[in-house]
Amino acid sequence: MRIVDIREKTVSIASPIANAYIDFSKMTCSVVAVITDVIRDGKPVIGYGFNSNGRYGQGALMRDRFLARIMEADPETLIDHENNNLDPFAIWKALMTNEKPGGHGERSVAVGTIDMAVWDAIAKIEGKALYRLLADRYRDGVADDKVWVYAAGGYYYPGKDQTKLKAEMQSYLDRGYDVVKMKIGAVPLDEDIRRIEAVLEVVGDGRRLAVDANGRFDLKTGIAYAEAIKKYNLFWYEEVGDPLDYALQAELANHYELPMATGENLFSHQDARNLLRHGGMRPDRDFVQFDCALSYGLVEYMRTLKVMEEMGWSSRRVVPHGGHQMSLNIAAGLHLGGNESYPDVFQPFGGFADGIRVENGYVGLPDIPGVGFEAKSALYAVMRELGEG
Ligand SMILES: O=C([O-])CC(=O)C(=O)O
Ligand SMILES: [Mg+2]
Repeated sequence: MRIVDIREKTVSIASPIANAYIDFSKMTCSVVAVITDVIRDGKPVIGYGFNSNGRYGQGALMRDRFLARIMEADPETLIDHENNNLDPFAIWKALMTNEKPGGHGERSVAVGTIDMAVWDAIAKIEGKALYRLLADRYRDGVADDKVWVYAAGGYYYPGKDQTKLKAEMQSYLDRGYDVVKMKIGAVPLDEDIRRIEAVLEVVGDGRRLAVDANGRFDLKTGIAYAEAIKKYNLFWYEEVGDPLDYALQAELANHYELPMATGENLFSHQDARNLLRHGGMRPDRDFVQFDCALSYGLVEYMRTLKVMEEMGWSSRRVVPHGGHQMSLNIAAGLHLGGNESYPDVFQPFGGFADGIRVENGYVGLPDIPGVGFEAKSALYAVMRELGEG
């Protein structure tokens, strides 16, 4: 059993949307295919991955060093003999050969994308949905059969007035979501307050609305927003300041008792641990949003979950960023609190299996081997062209 080829390509996920920090007019994404010599249903097993959104495609790093490390490794050292499968931990170790610690920049995205494709292949070789494999191996066989999801959107874009913002949010409720999320921080506070109040007219209750500042604010602005939004009792107040400014996050907690969320731009278990050590985050109410695709993949994610457990955090406080099927599998298989969803943006990468509806804020997973990409036809068309083309 061996990996015979790994292919990657960069695809566009550009759109005119903007958050408080970036616009997505030139956003790209890497797609990876890990081709094995294992035959299932008469065809070689191919695992697929992609790098979530918000960080650009990582083809250069993959071509420069990561792919060669797997292809040059002795295939025997990459096998999990106990399960007669590929060994994701050994593959991860091979990927990270001669990489210094710290500085978790773009390489964590390159590794996370390859790792996703490796797990997809492993689950296909085992003939199980990935979430079932994870539950069987790591949670005594107990998987969640549905996952809580919230609809993320509410971006800024040219010509988007409050009527359009409200219509967007109403359409999420119509599609079965219970909680929605909108962007804040790209316009002055009073204008954002009018946007928030417009959305509240649609969702009815602050507990059904989260807001995301995408790391835009300094402490003073973060506190000013905190004071202004308190009265709405929002679902959460997300990524207020720079992702690595743990002191800012900790000070904010002194001004905002309601739930906060952050962590989508922390890319390692060491950074996650620093957030929990120094960021003033409260395990009884706050949420963390680490995204496996951006942060060295599921092998590293398990280390992050272990760090959380050691620090008294339930895995149910994790609601990953990214709105992708890999995190959905991790959520169901390893008992996270939920997953983000982008019903409209970042297509075809955002969203879940075709034909599985969101009901009362929960979504199910397809029972097919792997991550489930084959059950999302627009996405699978892109992947298949790379893997089989
Ligand atoms: O706008 C983005 O970069 C995405 C984001 O923060 C989120 O989904 O929470
Ligand atoms: Mg965010």
